[in-house]
Amino acid sequence: MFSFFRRKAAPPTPEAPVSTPASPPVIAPLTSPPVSSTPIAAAPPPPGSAPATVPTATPPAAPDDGGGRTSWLGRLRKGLQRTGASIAQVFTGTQIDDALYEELEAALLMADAGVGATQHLLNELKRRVKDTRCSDPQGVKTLLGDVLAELLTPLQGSLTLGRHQPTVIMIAGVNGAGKTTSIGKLTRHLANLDCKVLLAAADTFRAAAREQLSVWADRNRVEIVSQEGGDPAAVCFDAVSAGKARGCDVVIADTAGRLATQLHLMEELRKIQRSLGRAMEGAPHEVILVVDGNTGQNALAQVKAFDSTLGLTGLVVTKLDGTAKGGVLAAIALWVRERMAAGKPAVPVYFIGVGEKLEDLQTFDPREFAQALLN
Ligand SMILES: Nc1nc2c(ncn2[C@@H]2O[C@H](COP(=O)(O)OP(=O)(O)OP(=O)(O)O)[C@@H](O)[C@H]2O)c(=O)[nH]1
Repeated sequence: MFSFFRRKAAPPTPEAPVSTPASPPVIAPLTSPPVSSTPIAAAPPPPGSAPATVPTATPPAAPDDGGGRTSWLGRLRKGLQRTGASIAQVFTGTQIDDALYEELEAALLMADAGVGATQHLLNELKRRVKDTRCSDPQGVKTLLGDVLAELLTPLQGSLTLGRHQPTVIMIAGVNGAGKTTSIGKLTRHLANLDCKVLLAAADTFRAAAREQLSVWADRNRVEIVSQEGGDPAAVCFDAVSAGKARGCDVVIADTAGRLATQLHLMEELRKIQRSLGRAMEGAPHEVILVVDGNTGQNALAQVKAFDSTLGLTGLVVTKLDGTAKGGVLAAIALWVRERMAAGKPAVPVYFIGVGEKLEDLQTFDPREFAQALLN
């Protein structure tokens, strides 16, 4: 069993943790080791071992790993700095009054948090300010960091591999969200860890999309099932059948970008999903939506629409290094909270993208993100 998780204690070296027979091996955080480092052995889980648990509590901020972690966090901070600056401005006065809360409300709305999450944050913050008898605006900012991290906590979750052979992952999203790039980065890390990966190029119409995925497959020396023209569902069926026959650990299907309003293309996604299930019972085991963090509240609309069509199991939020305001994660977190309250499963953010380089795909940590957002 493999599980992507955030390192909680400073390891002595940047190398991947070595598993013991009593505990399942874990895939190293994506910051390290570097591409050329020795992969850990991907031993099978011991018989009868419990599945890896998804962390639910907010872990302490991860330690620096010798520069890599600091540098991507720096990129995240830089990407979110406009939001950080406008929120910081709210706390420069000396009074905690209605004007402060009104300014904060405006700053959160400007940051794409949306009305619901903004109200949730303000109500919770006011309650804490009262409970703690906080009298200093900087103290209120610290409390806001706590409240925000707590709101974001349901978005934390690990992508667990190894329960199925292969684990079948279906990737969806609108055009240009960063699907293929994220698959490429993920594939490299999996390949480095000796996982046998097979890619399915389910965008059968756009030659450039197939080529882009082929480049990633070549670079990572993993197999790819690709077909010009033809039916993407058939490509996916073949890929999973091949993945089973060849003993692959993971099959990742890269689907063509589409808008949720293109109903025939959404129906095509459903067909791909069914075809994966026909090739292997229970597949796809993960249905991951890749969303561009720059799309603001539209990202939440995408999450809802793709979820209602496919039933999402996780998210990747990309481009948080750019002009993203970041608050949309609060809006998505509120939506996840509400669905969990209704008895539905969480939809965690497995990874966030903070750049185009390999190490720029990172696991999501609510507290780190809250700190980066508030700078
Ligand atoms: N800055 C930045 N750029 C990214 C990130 N992720 C992806 N990109 C870039 O976004 C662009 C689109 O990425 P793709 O991976 O081609 O997106 P896609 O969703 O596969 O696109 P379609 O196949 O057209 O639907 C590329 O130029 C990527 O390099 C990120 O986290 N940060």
